Amino acid sequence: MSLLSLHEISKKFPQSKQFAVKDISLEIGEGEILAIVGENGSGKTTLLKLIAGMEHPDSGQIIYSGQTIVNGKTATPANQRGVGVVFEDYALFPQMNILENVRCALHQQEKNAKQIAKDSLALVGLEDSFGSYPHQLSSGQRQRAALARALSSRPELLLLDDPFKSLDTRFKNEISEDLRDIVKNSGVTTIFASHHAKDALSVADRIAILHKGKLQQVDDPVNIYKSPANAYVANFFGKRNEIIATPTEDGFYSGFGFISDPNSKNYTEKVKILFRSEDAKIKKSTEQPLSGEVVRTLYYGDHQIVKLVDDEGRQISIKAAPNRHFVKTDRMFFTIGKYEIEEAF
Ligand SMILES: Nc1ncnc2c1ncn2[C@@H]1O[C@H](COP(=O)(O)OP(=O)(O)OP(=O)(O)O)[C@@H](O)[C@H]1O
Repeated sequence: MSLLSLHEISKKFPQSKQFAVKDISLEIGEGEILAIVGENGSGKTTLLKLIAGMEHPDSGQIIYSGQTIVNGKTATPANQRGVGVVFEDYALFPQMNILENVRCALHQQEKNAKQIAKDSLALVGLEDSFGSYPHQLSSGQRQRAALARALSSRPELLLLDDPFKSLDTRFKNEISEDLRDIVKNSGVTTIFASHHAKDALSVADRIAILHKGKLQQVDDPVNIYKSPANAYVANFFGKRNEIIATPTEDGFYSGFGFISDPNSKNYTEKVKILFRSEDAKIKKSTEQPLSGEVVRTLYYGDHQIVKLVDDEGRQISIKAAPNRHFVKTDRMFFTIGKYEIEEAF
């Protein structure tokens, strides 16, 4: 069942010419983790603020827990929505230790407030740091403390704005795994915004891609990655290789060789063959129709990227196992497993 439904939500700030978000319709199920992903300025924070009640839309409806909380310009105040929010700066009080920080988020009359605060901190793995002050914690720990504070009041819905933003890569990987466990263990429906596409893939149940305030695709991580709805979504997860090719009766001719494909009949003009580096496979046999000259290899520990050029110097990248040795100027043979065809011009 949907906990939250957005219907054609639009918002334009008075000083701005463009809509920050435009015609957004979304459903979020109970217990679900939804990632809102997009570049800087794509409208992620605005969307979270509209859900939280910190901004008001120009038009559209929001239904939350069966109640219409926004209907055009009529809206339930933020403090009556029961939504927990963690925005980028974490907003922990510097003069309070983290137990006090979490406790003060609870209602004064709340029985067992101290125990609830301790349990929330234990949930995020900070049971040994009750007495620490925010400045004594790493940014990842501060982020967890802010998460504990938001979870302590047991919101039905938790909104996290870019929870990975100020974390270095090593820590980010750790936190993104933890974040999924923490919110799933708490059972709280969660929406988080991120401009890191790959973090969203491992944390979210579903991903909503925003571009210039408009939703491009909402789907589970596998479908978003494997079946992107458009070129913007596809390139958001890493730029794809692009081979320009000429259609014939039974395939496409390119600078890297012939790609046999009966779909070529549907094209009359040059096309782009688009594929990810991991969708090409290196082959030993010289009978493979596709090949290029090795110009560079980049080593990443668990894999390498081999850069190949055709006779005219156009470059593509192919993912390879980390233990293989490639020699510059060698000819490398490959096949492409999965690709998309687009008209080139
Ligand atoms: N208070 C405001 N007044 C005017 N324009 C605003 C305001 N807040 C956001 N905007 C504009 O709305 C658009 C969306 O901004 P928003 O902060 O929602 O994007 P974002 O995806 O969260 O970006 P980032 O990743 O940089 O945080 C931007 O063009 C931004 O300049």
